[in-house]
Amino acid sequence: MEERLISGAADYDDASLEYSLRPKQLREYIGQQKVKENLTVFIEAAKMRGETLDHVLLYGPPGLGKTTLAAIIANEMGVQLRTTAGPAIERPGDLAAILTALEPGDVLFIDEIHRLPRAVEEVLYPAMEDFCLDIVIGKGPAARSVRLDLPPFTLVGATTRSGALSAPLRDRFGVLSRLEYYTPEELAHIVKRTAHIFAVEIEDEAAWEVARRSRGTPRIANRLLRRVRDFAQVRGDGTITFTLANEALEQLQVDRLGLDHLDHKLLKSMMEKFRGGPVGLETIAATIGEEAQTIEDVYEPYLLQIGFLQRTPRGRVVTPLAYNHFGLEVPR
Ligand SMILES: Nc1ncnc2c1ncn2[C@@H]1O[C@H](COP(=O)(O)OP(=O)(O)OP(=O)(O)O)[C@@H](O)[C@H]1O
Repeated sequence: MEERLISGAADYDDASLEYSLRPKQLREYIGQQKVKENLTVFIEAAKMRGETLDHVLLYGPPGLGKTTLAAIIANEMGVQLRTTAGPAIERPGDLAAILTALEPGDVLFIDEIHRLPRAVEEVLYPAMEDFCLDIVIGKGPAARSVRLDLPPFTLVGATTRSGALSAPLRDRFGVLSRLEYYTPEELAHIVKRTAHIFAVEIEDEAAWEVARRSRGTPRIANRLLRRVRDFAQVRGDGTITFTLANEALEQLQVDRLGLDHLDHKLLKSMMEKFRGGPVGLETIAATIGEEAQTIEDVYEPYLLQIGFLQRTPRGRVVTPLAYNHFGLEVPR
């Protein structure tokens, strides 16, 4: 898949910078009001009872702040955060090693939890429910099962595809929180906060312009801000003005709604070759030379969110809104 400036997935630069940009407390965490309000109550209540927080499942598109929230939960509970990811835990023994090394109350964050192998998932059930592990030792007729007690812990699972999670696993989470795309106002706030951490001046209108083109995603907002900052340094005096931000974003080929050349390619080929649809996913995939799964997971969510695409039983349809965006007539 082609590298995209407006991809929600983390690239190398994001990963190395994100740690310093992460808010540490819930009140510093911008947006996601509902999720924040609920978590505030649950954390407070668990602390009052002197118990661990119930297991939390965070789901939503990449780059919306799931890892950040997991770290905030640990911080607010005053415990340590242990981080791992579904694909990194290959065997039940790997999970057992992680679980037995936890301190009482710790938060274990499993990113991409929908990618845990089945056999590992089964070890997780009793661990989540009763804080114990059932381990089989020995082989053949001598084999027996031993129950091992674990310290109480909070599992925070993150997934971009809640539908891909098995029902028994999903049912074991007490708190299910869906993260939504951020509004431009919230993103402008995040952009200004990040600019402050970078110690660069940014005009309000410039922050707003970056926000508008960030596809509702803080990770993209922070990434665009870094590129715009480069332009401001080289072409201006370092201050990010509205004019400079606009020029930089045009140069980077991210349009006023945060669409890049690949979104344009997808929409235009649907408009030009199929009169806007309905077109089946597989056909679109073949036309633009991309995998159907990538279109579904990466391209579509934002295009659906802004109302440029619709899913119908007969396939995908481009909406009049998208035609307007490209200054084209809607076919009869
Ligand atoms: N609510 C927020 N307020 C301020 N900054 C945020 C917020 N949410 C996310 N960010 C910033 O956006 C970046 C991406 O966040 P994070 O790594 O938590 O995303 P994620 O949802 O875990 O992504 P992925 O699922 O791809 O791992 C981080 O640099 C973080 O500082």
